Amino acid sequence: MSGLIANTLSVQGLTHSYGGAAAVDEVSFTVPAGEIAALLGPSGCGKSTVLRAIAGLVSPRSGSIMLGDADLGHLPARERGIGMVFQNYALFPHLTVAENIAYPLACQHVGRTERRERVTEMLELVRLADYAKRLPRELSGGQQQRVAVARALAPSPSLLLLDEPFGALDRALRFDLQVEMLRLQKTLGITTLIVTHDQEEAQSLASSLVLMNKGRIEQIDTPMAVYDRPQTLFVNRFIGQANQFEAIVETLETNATILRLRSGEALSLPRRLDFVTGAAVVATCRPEHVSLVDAPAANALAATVGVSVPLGPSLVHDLILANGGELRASQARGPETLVPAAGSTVFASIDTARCHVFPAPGTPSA
Ligand SMILES: Nc1ncnc2c1ncn2[C@@H]1O[C@H](COP(=O)(O)OP(=O)(O)OP(=O)(O)O)[C@@H](O)[C@H]1O
Repeated sequence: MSGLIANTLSVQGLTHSYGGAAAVDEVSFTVPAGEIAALLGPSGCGKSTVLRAIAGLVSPRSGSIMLGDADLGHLPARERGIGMVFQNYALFPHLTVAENIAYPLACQHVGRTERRERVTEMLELVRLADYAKRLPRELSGGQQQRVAVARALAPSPSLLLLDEPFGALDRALRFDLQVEMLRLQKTLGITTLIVTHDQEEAQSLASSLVLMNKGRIEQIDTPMAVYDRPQTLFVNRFIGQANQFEAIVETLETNATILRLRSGEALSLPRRLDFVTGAAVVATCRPEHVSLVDAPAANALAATVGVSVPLGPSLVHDLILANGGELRASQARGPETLVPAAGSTVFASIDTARCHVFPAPGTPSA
C-alpha cells in the first residue's frame, strides 16, 4: 500500500469517569510511529474507555490525545483517520464482503473505479480474493474478522485500533489471525493499539505493553521486561504465573537479604533489598525458578507432591508446603524425566536470585 505516513500516538493525562466513579485516571503513554502497543489488564480496568476516547466515541474529562501533530481531541470521530476493529466483527449482514470493504470508501465519496481497485487490493491483502461476493454469514468467524480488518484498513487510516479483535475465536484460529495481523501490520507499517485481556496475545503481537489496573497504568515496558522485571506485585501476578510468600525482612547485609517467611523458614536473596529491617513484604518466584531436590538445602522448602502434570515440553508440579501453602514448580521434560509420585516428600529449591520482592499490600509504602 502506498501513501501511508505512520504517526506517533501520544496520550497524556487521560482521565474519564462515567457518572461519579473514575474509569480512567491520568493515563499517559505513547505508541511510536509504525509500532504495535497493547493495552492489557483485567476486566473493567479501563482499557476500552481509553480506546473509545482515542476513537472519539467518548469525550474524556481531561487529557490530550495527539496523532503526530494533530490534536485528535478537537476532531469529531469520523475525521480522526482511525480504523477500528471490534470483537464482534460488526459487518453489515446484508452487504457482500466487497460491499462491506467498499462502505467506508463510499462514505468518503471515493470514486467507483478507485473504490473497486482498493477493494481488490484489500481482499488480496487479507487473502480473501475469492470471497468478494459472499455474505458475512457465509464466512467462518476468522474470515469475517479478516473482512473487518480489510474494511478498517481500506480508507488508509493513520491509526489502527483493535478492541479484543480475536476474542470470539478459538485458540488455534486466534493464533493464525495474530500471525496474519502481524504480517499485515509489518507490511503497512501502521501505528496500532490493541486492547486485550489476553496476556499471551499481547505478548505475541505488541512491542510494548501498557499494563492497566483500576483505571491507572501500572507499568509500560517490552513484553520481556514486564515478565522479567515487574515493577508491582499486580504486574508480577498478572503476567505469567507467580508463587507468593508473605515474609518479613529479617537481615540486610551488603550483598544479601534474609527474609523470614510466615511459615518460619528463611530465604536468602543474593542482593540487598531497598527495605528496612522488619518490613512486611511479599516475595514471588516463577514456577520455572523452583526445582525439586531430594535433600534439605539452603533456600529449599520441604514439600509434598500434590500432583505432577506433563504439559507439552514441561512437567508442572503442584506442591504442598509444610504449613499447608501451595507452591508450583515447572521443569523442562525429557523422555527420561522421572515423574514423582503424588504424596512423596521433596524439597523445593527456590532460585532466590530470580525472586521479586514487593511491599506487602496495605503497608504504607505499598
Ligand atoms: N457506558 C458506561 N457507563 C457507566 N460505566 C461504564 C460505562 N462503560 C464502562 N463503564 C465502567 O468503567 C470502568 C472501565 O470500563 P472499561 O469498559 O473501559 O473496562 P475494560 O478494561 O475495557 O473492561 P473489559 O475487559 O471487561 O471490556 C468499569 O468499571 C465499567 O463498569
